[in-house]
Amino acid sequence: MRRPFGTTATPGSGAPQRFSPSSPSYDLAGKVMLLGDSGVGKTCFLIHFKDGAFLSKTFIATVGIDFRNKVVTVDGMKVKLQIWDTAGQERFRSVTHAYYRDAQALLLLYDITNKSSFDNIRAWLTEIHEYAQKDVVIMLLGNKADVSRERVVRSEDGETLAREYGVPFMETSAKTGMNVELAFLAIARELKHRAGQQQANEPSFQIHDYVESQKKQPNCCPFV
Ligand SMILES: Nc1nc2c(ncn2[C@@H]2O[C@H](COP(=O)(O)OP(=O)(O)OP(=O)(O)O)[C@@H](O)[C@H]2O)c(=O)[nH]1
Repeated sequence: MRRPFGTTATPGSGAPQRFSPSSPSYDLAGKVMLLGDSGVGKTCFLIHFKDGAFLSKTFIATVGIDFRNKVVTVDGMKVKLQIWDTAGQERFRSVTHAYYRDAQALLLLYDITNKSSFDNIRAWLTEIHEYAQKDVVIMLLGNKADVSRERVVRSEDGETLAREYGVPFMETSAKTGMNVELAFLAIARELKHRAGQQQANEPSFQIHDYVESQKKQPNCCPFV
Protein backbone atom coordinates (compact mmCIF):
# COMPACT_ATOMS: atom_id res chain seq x y z
CA MET A 1 0.00 0.00 0.00
CA ARG A 2 1.27 3.45 -0.79
CA ARG A 3 1.98 5.50 2.28
CA PRO A 4 4.21 8.48 3.04
CA PHE A 5 7.85 7.72 3.45
CA GLY A 6 9.05 7.01 7.01
CA THR A 7 5.69 7.53 8.72
CA THR A 8 4.56 7.89 12.27
CA ALA A 9 7.21 6.48 14.56
CA THR A 10 10.93 6.24 15.01
CA PRO A 11 13.01 3.23 16.00
CA GLY A 12 13.23 2.74 19.77
CA SER A 13 15.05 0.05 21.70
CA GLY A 14 14.71 -2.92 23.97
CA ALA A 15 13.27 -6.32 24.72
CA PRO A 16 9.53 -7.09 25.03
CA GLN A 17 8.11 -4.40 27.30
CA ARG A 18 6.07 -5.32 30.34
CA PHE A 19 3.44 -2.95 31.62
CA SER A 20 2.10 -2.37 35.09
CA PRO A 21 -1.32 -3.80 35.99
CA SER A 22 -2.64 -0.23 35.85
CA SER A 23 -2.13 -0.23 32.08
CA PRO A 24 -5.68 -0.85 30.86
CA SER A 25 -5.20 -2.31 27.42
CA TYR A 26 -2.31 -4.82 27.43
CA ASP A 27 0.26 -6.59 29.61
CA LEU A 28 3.17 -6.91 27.21
CA ALA A 29 4.29 -5.28 23.96
CA GLY A 30 6.68 -6.30 21.22
CA LYS A 31 7.79 -5.12 17.81
CA VAL A 32 7.42 -7.44 14.83
CA MET A 33 8.68 -6.68 11.31
CA LEU A 34 7.52 -8.14 8.02
CA LEU A 35 10.37 -8.62 5.56
CA GLY A 36 10.81 -10.11 2.11
CA ASP A 37 10.96 -9.17 -1.57
CA SER A 38 8.52 -6.72 -3.10
CA GLY A 39 5.21 -8.38 -3.99
CA VAL A 40 5.46 -11.44 -1.71
CA GLY A 41 2.37 -10.25 0.19
CA LYS A 42 3.63 -8.51 3.35
CA THR A 43 1.04 -5.74 3.31
CA CYS A 44 -1.78 -8.19 2.57
CA PHE A 45 -0.54 -10.47 5.35
CA LEU A 46 -0.70 -7.62 7.85
CA ILE A 47 -4.08 -6.38 6.62
CA HIS A 48 -5.55 -9.86 6.87
CA PHE A 49 -4.32 -10.22 10.43
CA LYS A 50 -5.47 -6.76 11.45
CA ASP A 51 -8.80 -6.53 9.63
CA GLY A 52 -9.57 -10.04 8.36
CA ALA A 53 -9.71 -8.69 4.81
CA PHE A 54 -7.79 -9.28 1.58
CA LEU A 55 -6.75 -6.34 -0.56
CA SER A 56 -7.82 -6.16 -4.17
CA LYS A 57 -5.62 -7.63 -6.86
CA THR A 58 -4.11 -4.25 -7.63
CA PHE A 59 -0.55 -4.27 -6.37
CA ILE A 60 0.69 -0.97 -5.00
CA ALA A 61 4.20 -1.29 -3.58
CA THR A 62 4.77 -0.05 -0.04
CA VAL A 63 6.80 3.15 0.14
CA GLY A 64 9.18 3.21 3.11
CA ILE A 65 7.68 1.71 6.24
CA ASP A 66 4.47 1.77 8.27
CA PHE A 67 3.03 -0.03 11.27
CA ARG A 68 -0.23 -1.28 12.77
CA ASN A 69 -0.98 -2.40 16.31
CA LYS A 70 -2.99 -5.42 17.32
CA VAL A 71 -3.53 -6.89 20.77
CA VAL A 72 -3.80 -10.68 20.97
CA THR A 73 -4.62 -12.74 24.05
CA VAL A 74 -2.33 -15.61 24.93
CA ASP A 75 -3.29 -17.74 27.94
CA GLY A 76 -5.17 -14.79 29.42
CA MET A 77 -2.32 -12.33 28.85
CA LYS A 78 -2.79 -9.43 26.44
CA VAL A 79 0.16 -9.01 24.11
CA LYS A 80 0.29 -5.90 21.97
CA LEU A 81 2.06 -6.54 18.69
CA GLN A 82 3.38 -3.47 16.93
CA ILE A 83 3.73 -4.82 13.41
CA TRP A 84 5.91 -3.01 10.91
CA ASP A 85 5.29 -3.45 7.21
CA THR A 86 8.43 -2.70 5.24
CA ALA A 87 8.93 -1.93 1.56
CA GLY A 88 10.49 -4.91 -0.20
CA GLN A 89 12.00 -2.81 -2.96
CA GLU A 90 15.77 -2.55 -2.88
CA ARG A 91 15.75 1.27 -2.96
CA PHE A 92 14.11 1.43 0.49
CA ARG A 93 16.49 -1.01 2.19
CA SER A 94 18.63 1.62 3.90
CA VAL A 95 15.50 3.05 5.52
CA THR A 96 14.22 -0.26 6.82
CA HIS A 97 17.63 -1.33 8.20
CA ALA A 98 17.34 1.36 10.85
CA TYR A 99 14.21 -0.33 12.17
CA TYR A 100 15.66 -3.84 12.46
CA ARG A 101 17.71 -3.37 15.57
CA ASP A 102 14.93 -3.04 18.12
CA ALA A 103 12.59 -5.63 16.60
CA GLN A 104 11.91 -8.66 18.77
CA ALA A 105 10.55 -10.74 15.90
CA LEU A 106 10.84 -10.90 12.12
CA LEU A 107 8.44 -12.62 9.76
CA LEU A 108 10.39 -13.30 6.57
CA LEU A 109 8.12 -13.98 3.60
CA TYR A 110 8.66 -15.40 0.14
CA ASP A 111 6.08 -16.13 -2.55
CA ILE A 112 5.67 -19.82 -3.44
CA THR A 113 4.89 -18.76 -7.03
CA ASN A 114 8.07 -16.68 -7.36
CA LYS A 115 11.35 -18.59 -7.29
CA SER A 116 13.59 -15.54 -7.00
CA SER A 117 11.74 -14.40 -3.88
CA PHE A 118 12.69 -17.77 -2.36
CA ASP A 119 16.28 -17.62 -3.64
CA ASN A 120 16.65 -14.18 -2.06
CA ILE A 121 15.81 -15.48 1.42
CA ARG A 122 19.49 -16.23 2.09
CA ALA A 123 20.37 -12.61 1.30
CA TRP A 124 17.58 -11.44 3.61
CA LEU A 125 18.94 -13.64 6.40
CA THR A 126 22.41 -12.19 5.86
CA GLU A 127 20.96 -8.68 6.23
CA ILE A 128 19.04 -9.73 9.32
CA HIS A 129 22.18 -11.10 10.93
CA GLU A 130 23.94 -7.85 10.15
CA TYR A 131 21.31 -5.41 11.38
CA ALA A 132 18.99 -7.18 13.83
CA GLN A 133 19.46 -8.18 17.45
CA LYS A 134 21.31 -11.48 17.87
CA ASP A 135 18.37 -13.14 19.63
CA VAL A 136 15.62 -11.86 17.34
CA VAL A 137 12.88 -14.43 16.67
CA ILE A 138 12.74 -15.28 12.96
CA MET A 139 9.98 -17.18 11.19
CA LEU A 140 10.08 -18.16 7.52
CA LEU A 141 6.76 -18.01 5.68
CA GLY A 142 5.98 -19.29 2.18
CA ASN A 143 3.05 -17.07 1.21
CA LYS A 144 0.38 -17.35 -1.54
CA ALA A 145 -0.15 -21.06 -0.79
CA ASP A 146 -3.68 -20.68 -2.20
CA VAL A 147 -2.28 -20.39 -5.75
CA SER A 148 -1.23 -24.02 -5.99
CA ARG A 149 -1.45 -24.11 -9.82
CA GLU A 150 1.38 -21.57 -10.07
CA ARG A 151 3.56 -23.05 -7.34
CA VAL A 152 7.28 -23.12 -8.22
CA VAL A 153 8.74 -23.53 -4.71
CA ARG A 154 8.01 -26.88 -3.09
CA SER A 155 6.95 -26.97 0.53
CA GLU A 156 9.89 -29.31 1.26
CA ASP A 157 12.33 -26.68 -0.03
CA GLY A 158 10.94 -24.17 2.45
CA GLU A 159 11.22 -26.75 5.23
CA THR A 160 14.81 -27.59 4.28
CA LEU A 161 15.93 -23.96 4.16
CA ALA A 162 14.25 -23.21 7.48
CA ARG A 163 15.91 -26.22 9.09
CA GLU A 164 19.29 -25.09 7.77
CA TYR A 165 18.88 -21.74 9.53
CA GLY A 166 17.13 -23.20 12.59
CA VAL A 167 13.95 -21.15 12.17
CA PRO A 168 10.29 -22.24 12.22
CA PHE A 169 8.53 -22.46 8.86
CA MET A 170 5.01 -22.59 7.51
CA GLU A 171 3.14 -21.88 4.32
CA THR A 172 0.52 -19.17 4.48
CA SER A 173 -2.07 -17.33 2.45
CA ALA A 174 -2.87 -13.70 3.02
CA LYS A 175 -5.82 -14.27 0.68
CA THR A 176 -7.57 -17.09 2.57
CA GLY A 177 -6.02 -16.29 5.95
CA MET A 178 -4.37 -19.70 6.17
CA ASN A 179 -1.87 -19.67 9.06
CA VAL A 180 -1.85 -15.87 9.26
CA GLU A 181 -3.11 -15.75 12.83
CA LEU A 182 -1.03 -18.77 13.78
CA ALA A 183 2.17 -16.96 12.76
CA PHE A 184 1.40 -13.95 14.95
CA LEU A 185 0.14 -16.07 17.85
CA ALA A 186 3.37 -18.07 17.82
CA ILE A 187 5.31 -14.80 17.99
CA ALA A 188 3.11 -13.49 20.82
CA ARG A 189 3.63 -16.69 22.80
CA GLU A 190 7.38 -16.47 22.29
CA LEU A 191 7.40 -12.83 23.47
CA LYS A 192 5.43 -13.83 26.54
CA HIS A 193 7.88 -16.64 27.22
CA ARG A 194 10.86 -14.32 26.83
CA ALA A 195 9.35 -11.78 29.20
CA GLY A 196 9.26 -14.49 31.87
CA GLN A 197 5.49 -14.58 31.94
CA GLN A 198 5.07 -18.37 32.02
CA GLN A 199 2.98 -19.72 34.86
CA ALA A 200 4.95 -21.87 37.32
CA ASN A 201 3.23 -25.05 36.15
CA GLU A 202 3.47 -24.28 32.39
CA PRO A 203 5.98 -26.30 30.36
CA SER A 204 8.78 -24.27 28.78
CA PHE A 205 7.64 -22.81 25.45
CA GLN A 206 9.54 -23.66 22.25
CA ILE A 207 8.32 -21.72 19.24
CA HIS A 208 9.59 -24.36 16.81
CA ASP A 209 7.72 -27.18 18.58
CA TYR A 210 4.61 -25.00 18.85
CA VAL A 211 4.55 -24.25 15.11
CA GLU A 212 5.19 -27.88 14.20
CA SER A 213 2.42 -29.12 16.51
CA GLN A 214 -0.06 -26.55 15.15
CA LYS A 215 0.79 -27.51 11.56
CA LYS A 216 -0.25 -31.08 12.40
CA GLN A 217 -3.74 -29.96 13.43
CA PRO A 218 -6.38 -31.31 11.01
CA ASN A 219 -7.59 -27.86 9.92
CA CYS A 220 -4.10 -26.51 9.29
CA CYS A 221 -2.40 -26.02 5.92
CA PRO A 222 -5.18 -27.14 3.56
CA PHE A 223 -3.21 -26.31 0.44
CA VAL A 224 0.03 -28.07 1.27
N1 LIG B 1 -3.30 -15.21 -4.35
C1 LIG B 1 -2.67 -14.48 -3.44
N2 LIG B 1 -2.27 -13.23 -3.73
C2 LIG B 1 -1.64 -12.51 -2.77
C3 LIG B 1 -1.40 -13.04 -1.48
N3 LIG B 1 -0.76 -12.09 -0.75
C4 LIG B 1 -0.63 -11.04 -1.55
N4 LIG B 1 -1.15 -11.27 -2.77
C5 LIG B 1 -1.15 -10.36 -3.92
O1 LIG B 1 0.22 -10.07 -4.22
C6 LIG B 1 0.39 -8.71 -4.59
C7 LIG B 1 1.42 -8.05 -3.69
O2 LIG B 1 0.94 -8.01 -2.35
P1 LIG B 1 1.51 -6.95 -1.28
O3 LIG B 1 0.97 -7.35 0.04
O4 LIG B 1 1.24 -5.56 -1.71
O5 LIG B 1 3.08 -7.24 -1.36
P2 LIG B 1 4.28 -6.62 -0.49
O6 LIG B 1 5.16 -7.73 -0.09
O7 LIG B 1 3.71 -5.80 0.62
O8 LIG B 1 5.02 -5.71 -1.54
P3 LIG B 1 5.96 -4.39 -1.24
O9 LIG B 1 5.08 -3.41 -0.56
O10 LIG B 1 6.42 -3.90 -2.57
O11 LIG B 1 7.10 -4.86 -0.42
C8 LIG B 1 -1.00 -8.08 -4.52
O12 LIG B 1 -1.55 -8.07 -5.83
C9 LIG B 1 -1.79 -9.00 -3.63
O13 LIG B 1 -3.18 -8.99 -3.92
C10 LIG B 1 -1.83 -14.39 -1.20
O14 LIG B 1 -1.65 -14.97 -0.12
N5 LIG B 1 -2.46 -15.05 -2.22
